Amino acid sequence: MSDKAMAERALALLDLTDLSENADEAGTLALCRRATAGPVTVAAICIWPHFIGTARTAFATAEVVPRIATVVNFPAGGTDIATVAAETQAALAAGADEIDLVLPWRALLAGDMATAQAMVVRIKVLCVGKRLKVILETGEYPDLDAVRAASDLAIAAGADFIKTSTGKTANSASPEAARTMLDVLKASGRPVGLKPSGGIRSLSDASLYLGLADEIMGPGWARPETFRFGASGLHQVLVDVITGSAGGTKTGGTY
Ligand SMILES: O=C[C@H](O)COP(=O)(O)O
Repeated sequence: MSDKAMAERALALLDLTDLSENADEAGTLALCRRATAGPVTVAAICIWPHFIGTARTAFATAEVVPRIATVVNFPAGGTDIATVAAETQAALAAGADEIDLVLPWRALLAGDMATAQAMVVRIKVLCVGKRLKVILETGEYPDLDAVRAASDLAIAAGADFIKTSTGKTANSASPEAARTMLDVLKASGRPVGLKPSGGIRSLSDASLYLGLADEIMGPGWARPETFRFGASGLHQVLVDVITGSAGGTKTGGTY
């Protein structure tokens, strides 16, 4: 596949993200413009809950409307299920299409499976007709067995997607974690998607993760319903490759 074709493929699978501390209304409006103005409309934008209304208004006249994703229990991944449920209800009422929930991963790693499971189950119940992505924060896990266990738990509790990272910790997405998550979701036999996120900034990165998805799940599996990139810095890189404003390297390593 050419760099241009790969960039077009990745752009259609992008959750164009602004979860920065200095995000504001003007920045959200600019993000919405970028989401729809490029050569390919992105799959979704991913923003703080308090900007959902701004984005909904900005997309009111768009021909192709990207989904609006937002985050709850973000980025810390606390254990207060009632608070996270209230956050989720407010986000859905404001017009969110997709909820990216941070799993209480510290509690889980400490052995508290019940809280992690109960939180996903509780939020899933609220997401009627909406997509629930569960952020595992895999870069903070001691090993791939822990990634496997958290993936299993999230899928069994009702996740529509499992997502690697918040982008707020020292280590984010890795091909090793993504491979493990793909193995788990394939074995589950359920229609669950994968969202590598955090630190994905180049065409080479995107190509590597899509190559893993193609290898494990089969070519054609990775569609916006089953695969997303969560990234704040990838959009312009991909647009530049498509429009010929910049080059990009095509392939990644083998993992
Ligand atoms: O969910 C996506 C991440 O927050 C984005 O992380 P990033 O800023 O490293 O691309």
